[in-house]
Amino acid sequence: MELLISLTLLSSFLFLVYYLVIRDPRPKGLPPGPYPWPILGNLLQLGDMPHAKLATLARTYGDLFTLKLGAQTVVVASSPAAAAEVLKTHDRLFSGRYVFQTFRIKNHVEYSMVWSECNDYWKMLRRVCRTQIFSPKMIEAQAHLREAKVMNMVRFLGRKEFEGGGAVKIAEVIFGTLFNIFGNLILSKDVFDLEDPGSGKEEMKGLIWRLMELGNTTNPADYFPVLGDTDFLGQRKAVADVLKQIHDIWTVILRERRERRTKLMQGSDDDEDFVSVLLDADLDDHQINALLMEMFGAGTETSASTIEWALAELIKNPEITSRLRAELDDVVGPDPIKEDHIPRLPFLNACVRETLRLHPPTPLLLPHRALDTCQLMGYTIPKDCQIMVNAWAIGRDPATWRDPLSFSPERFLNSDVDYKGSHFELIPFGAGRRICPGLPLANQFIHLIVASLVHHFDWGLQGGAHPSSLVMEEKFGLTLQKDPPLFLVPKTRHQQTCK
Ligand code: HEM
Repeated sequence: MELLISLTLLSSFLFLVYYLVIRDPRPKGLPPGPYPWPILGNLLQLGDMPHAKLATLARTYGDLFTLKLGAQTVVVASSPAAAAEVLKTHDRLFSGRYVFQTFRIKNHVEYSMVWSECNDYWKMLRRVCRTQIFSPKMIEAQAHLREAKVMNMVRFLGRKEFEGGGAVKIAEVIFGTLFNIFGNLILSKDVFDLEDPGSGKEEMKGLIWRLMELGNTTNPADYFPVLGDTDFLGQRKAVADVLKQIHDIWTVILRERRERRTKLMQGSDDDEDFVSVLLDADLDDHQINALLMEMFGAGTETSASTIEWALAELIKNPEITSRLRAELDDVVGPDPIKEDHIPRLPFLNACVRETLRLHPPTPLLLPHRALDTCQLMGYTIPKDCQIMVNAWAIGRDPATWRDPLSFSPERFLNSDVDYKGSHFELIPFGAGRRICPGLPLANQFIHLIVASLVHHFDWGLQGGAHPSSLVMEEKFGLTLQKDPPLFLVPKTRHQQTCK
């Protein structure tokens, strides 16, 4: 009897060793990749900068490789050719989304453009964005709103200097400015007070910020789906609470707008903002809420990070800043910059392209998902496999870019390579059907803010430190969590304009 028990225990132990340690848990036919540990897979290999670690792994395993993140199988594309296969050749098949567990909230995914599948509802939202909200006509019509908010920022910074206010926390100024740009584009009002960040106006900003923080926090259930429904760390509930608070604020605003329209008796108002367009498009409150909230969420953090990186690179490279200023002085003179100057500022555009090449704010884009089992570059990708495209690695690939780590905007001066989705060596906004819909808008205000910050101010580091000592920390591709934050000292160049 004892022998039988011992034999049973031994064979169970050997089976477990085989199952957890020896057996290769990856489905057959997938691209190669590092060997996964039992249970955790390759999770411990990723660290704080997964895109950088994945770039290193691509050097060993190639343009297309497989990882096991807990129970998740993930395929990573790391070259322009592999990205084109995923986002162009097989665009439809890889257009599914892997929805992070934290966001699997009832009535959220269904209304979300970011998280829903490319279904009829998603197509309708994309059409509204393309033909109305981000149409060339709307972008042009709202230019004066963006210019006015950027001038508020310039004057605020000018006053800081005249008042001897010293260093400013630049991320906060940029973020607040973007928030007010969005507030005015969306609902014709400021939602942040640069002079007084503690005033009541910052409620929406605080909620969106909190939402982004929660979204950037790892949820173990993404790797171990068995934990999925338990929400044992309360992350899903925390997001649901914030979403509800945002929803309540919008609901009041929308009710007021509908009432005003009824009073005007013409079913419309004369506002030129997104709310007006969406009410005209007959979207209901829930749909409008979800779309506006996603615009704030998807548009502010990404754009703020890009602007902050551009400024940091320019501070570190004074000769490039001088060249940019010469262009601005030549084309704009001492006046405020307008959006219609942008097409005449090729070096500014080269600086923006170079910033997005080195610092794409969503370095792995958003996670795609295979809708069906399919062939990709000779490998078999199983249905529901998660696909990541490493835009960060692609932007720094020495096979594509000469001296890839140096900030050299000149490389773009005689090049037609841009980030609009047809050059797969530069895809900070993605490409194909899920390309960022906000690109035309982001393009405008990123150019406008970077140009204004450089045109109107000389920047120094806090404590008079030498620019070469500036080290920007990066986490998940963003500067947002940077610690300590970047404090800069503005020095006005055109006194008249900054008053
Ligand atoms: C520097 C600025 C920005 C960058 C680099 C950026 C980048 C991206 C990327 C990489 C994606 C995912 C593409 C994919 O799934 O392959 C995305 C999606 C999205 N972005 Fe942006 N974005 C920026 C600004 C904006 C702005 C200003 C808005 C709106 C006002 C916006 C709204 C969205 C939305 C709604 C999606 C989801 C689209 C979908 O899944 O169909 N983004 N963005």
